[in-house]
Amino acid sequence: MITVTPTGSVAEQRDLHNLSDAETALEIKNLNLYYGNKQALYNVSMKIPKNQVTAFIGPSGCGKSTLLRCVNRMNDLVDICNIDGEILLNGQNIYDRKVDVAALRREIGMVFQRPNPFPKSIYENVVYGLRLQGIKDRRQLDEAVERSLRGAALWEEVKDRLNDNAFGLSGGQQQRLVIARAIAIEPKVLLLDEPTSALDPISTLTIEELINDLKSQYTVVIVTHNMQQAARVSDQTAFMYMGEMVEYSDTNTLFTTPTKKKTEDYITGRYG
Ligand SMILES: Nc1ncnc2c1ncn2[C@@H]1O[C@H](COP(=O)(O)OP(=O)(O)OP(=O)(O)O)[C@@H](O)[C@H]1O
Repeated sequence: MITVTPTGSVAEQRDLHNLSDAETALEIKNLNLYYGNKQALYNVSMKIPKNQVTAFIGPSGCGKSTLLRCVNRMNDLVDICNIDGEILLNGQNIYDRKVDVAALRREIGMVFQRPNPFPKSIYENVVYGLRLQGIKDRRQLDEAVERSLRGAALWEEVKDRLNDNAFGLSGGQQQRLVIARAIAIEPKVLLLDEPTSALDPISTLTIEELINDLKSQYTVVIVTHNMQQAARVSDQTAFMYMGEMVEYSDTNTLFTTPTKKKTEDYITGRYG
């Protein structure tokens, strides 16, 4: 079906839309989203490959964060938000009535723009989700703490002060702690919403290296307003404009030979 969008273009089949089920972590199908009367996403369809980093880029207000928040149903918390379309995880629509949203969020973890550790020790931050699952065995928790902090490239810096309050860490360390907290419960997908925008350049570099390491175990989806960051960390990039997914292709192609004028205008800095 052809849907008229604000920018007048029509979704087209791309190779990334033809991934096999085995290669696909998530499939977004004909997703429309409304905040009250205002439509914020227009007929978005895409397949997000497993164990790769996919970036959403585009000018402020184009719907990047809205789309990301659809993937773990964070928009359910917004009363005026209505969605039609599907998002398939392992072939199952996450918007199906019988889906347990808490269980879904264990499979799809999320990290936000500002580091948001809990006012607890480093250790308790990491095991938070495991304790919610009722895990009490100390050895199991200790192992999860080490595994997760190593996975988030933070272990060496904090292994001797696991009982210190998380607020004593730097902003960049706090963000890696939040990533450790997210991976402690072994999700399949990690959603990162502008994870470095509150961080200094050195911490940003550390997180970018970490993102590259994380994809061996997780499917990573990142929203960034920073095109250089998208070019550095992602395998494929989706360019959004006014709620529409204008172009989605492997990152190198999108930045070097975009097929749409709007993408080209954006990546060459003509707007946004
Ligand atoms: N909770 C909400 N209620 C009403 N409108 C919203 C809400 N959240 C987002 N919007 C609107 O939806 C549109 C898309 O917003 P969104 O935050 O997804 O964009 P974005 O591309 O992530 O922008 P930015 O880069 O500035 O964060 C905007 O017009 C925004 O004003």
